[in-house]
Amino acid sequence: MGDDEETKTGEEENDYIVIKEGEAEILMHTKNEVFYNKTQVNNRDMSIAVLRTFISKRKEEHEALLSKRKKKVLKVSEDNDSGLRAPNESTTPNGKSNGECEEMPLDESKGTCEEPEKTREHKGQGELKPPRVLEALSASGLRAIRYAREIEGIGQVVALDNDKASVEACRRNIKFNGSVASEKVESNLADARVYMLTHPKEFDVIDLDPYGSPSVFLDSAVQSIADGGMLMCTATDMAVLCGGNGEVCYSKYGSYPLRVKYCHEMALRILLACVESHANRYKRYIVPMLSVQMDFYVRVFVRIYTSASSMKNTPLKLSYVYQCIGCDSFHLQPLARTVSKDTRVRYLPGFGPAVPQECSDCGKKYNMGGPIWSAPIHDQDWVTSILADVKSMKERYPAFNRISAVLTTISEELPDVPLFLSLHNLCGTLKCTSPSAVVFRSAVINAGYRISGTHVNPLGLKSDAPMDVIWDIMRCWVKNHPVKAQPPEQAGSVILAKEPQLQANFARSVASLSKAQAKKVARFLPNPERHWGPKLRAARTITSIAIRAVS
Ligand SMILES: C[S@@+](CC[C@H](N)C(=O)[O-])C[C@H]1O[C@@H](n2cnc3c(N)ncnc32)[C@H](O)[C@@H]1O
Ligand SMILES: [Zn+2]
Repeated sequence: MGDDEETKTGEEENDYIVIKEGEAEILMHTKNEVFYNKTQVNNRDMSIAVLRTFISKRKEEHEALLSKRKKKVLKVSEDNDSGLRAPNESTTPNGKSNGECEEMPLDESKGTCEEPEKTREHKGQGELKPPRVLEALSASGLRAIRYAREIEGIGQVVALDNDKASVEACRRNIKFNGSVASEKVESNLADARVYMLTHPKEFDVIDLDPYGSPSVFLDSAVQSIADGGMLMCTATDMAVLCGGNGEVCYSKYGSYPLRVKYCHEMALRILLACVESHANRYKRYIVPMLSVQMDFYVRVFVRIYTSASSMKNTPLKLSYVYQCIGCDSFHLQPLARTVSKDTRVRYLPGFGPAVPQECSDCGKKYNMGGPIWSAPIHDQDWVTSILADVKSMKERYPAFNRISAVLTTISEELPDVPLFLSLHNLCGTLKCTSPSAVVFRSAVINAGYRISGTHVNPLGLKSDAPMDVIWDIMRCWVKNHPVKAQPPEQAGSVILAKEPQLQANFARSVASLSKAQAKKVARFLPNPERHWGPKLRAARTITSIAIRAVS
């Protein structure tokens, strides 16, 4: 926790303390009228790291686009010179032939190709303006001020709050942080939803960091982001997203959660599916860059593009989840599939059901959850860049140890395997002793499948091995490590009553250690202090009941 410190101010020293995080210093009233949670330093540091990568990638994309355009112009003039262009041939303002629709990564593609729109960035001038950021729920302004002071190449940062005391505090803090903050950060008293709706496609980055669920802000946020822009969105209502109240989750996010070991990854995927569904209403779609579960919340970083044709792929990226109620088996069923004929692709409903009425491993029924986002949740190229950037300026991240550990684990996750198994749970079902993670990983690799950890759970294992292979490996393990007889109707007894089809090989495989483990790099760190969790809304009295509710 590096340089995080608190000191009293000179003038009104009985009323305020100064809180320092990164390069920002904020004045916090001793009555705590405005929301501030020290724990969120991880969240703010991770966001700064992602924003730095966003700025450099956006620049690279812009340069690539310019050189592509230059080549195109050269080609057109060559064609014109040689008289190749037909006299009636027409092009749309973005240079595409009529009817052709291309996804564009930058402001260039604002509006669908069906509805070309004027852009904030003047088309054709080749100038890339610094990204404009909206911190829609800003409280003290700490985050907005950190963005402005710490991120090179950032543009204007607009900080909103609908609470008067927060806006006053934010303005005070902007002044307190000197000229860069005063030039770059602007604070407005506004309802974020109204503001975003009335500023369509204006921001290159929108940060949503609400109390609890972001669901009410998503519809306006996806409309206020420029094409190729990024939405950074936190959800702290983990009890809802993890299945404590399935019906509440459905009403907020449009998906059913499941109360299982992988519920935190499922929470990330429910949030992504929800953002996508809001984006789709406006012919837009998301591309996840990084999705993290840290501390007591999930946070997703997604880019947003407009393309009616690409949007057709959305149902291919969503799946229902069938989770057996007796054992650890789960199966995914995509909402749709495609069939290719000649050069045409047809979109059809997914085949189903993906599972029989009763679990083929233990005979019990399934619960059905979702739909969840089942496509990749990170862009591994971005993850590598973010991690490299973080390591190159270690001293500028107060939460360096934590965020680099999370990013390292994410960089090793199997990108195409949604959800994960828990070795502890598999052994719990069979009532057997547990093989070590290395031994289990080796057996999966020796059977010809891939396996990795997950940043969400130190004991979680992602694998593309089908459930029957996983159970066969466990059956072989139990043959060498026998268990006491259990009642025959129990899931574990039903599973063990079957002979394995596969002879598991537990010989240690070279690839069984993750790179981080092999290099002894920390992947999961304990909380730095007690009560490292969510904070109540500002100015609320903390009672023992409230403490129980948040812990
Ligand atoms: C969790 S705090 C934000 C913390 C801040 N982003 C940080 O990093 O310290 C949520 C803030 O959202 C504000 N808020 C809630 N609903 C809002 C709305 N509809 N429009 C604008 N602000 C809102 C609250 O007043 C509160 O200050
Ligand atoms: Zn089962």
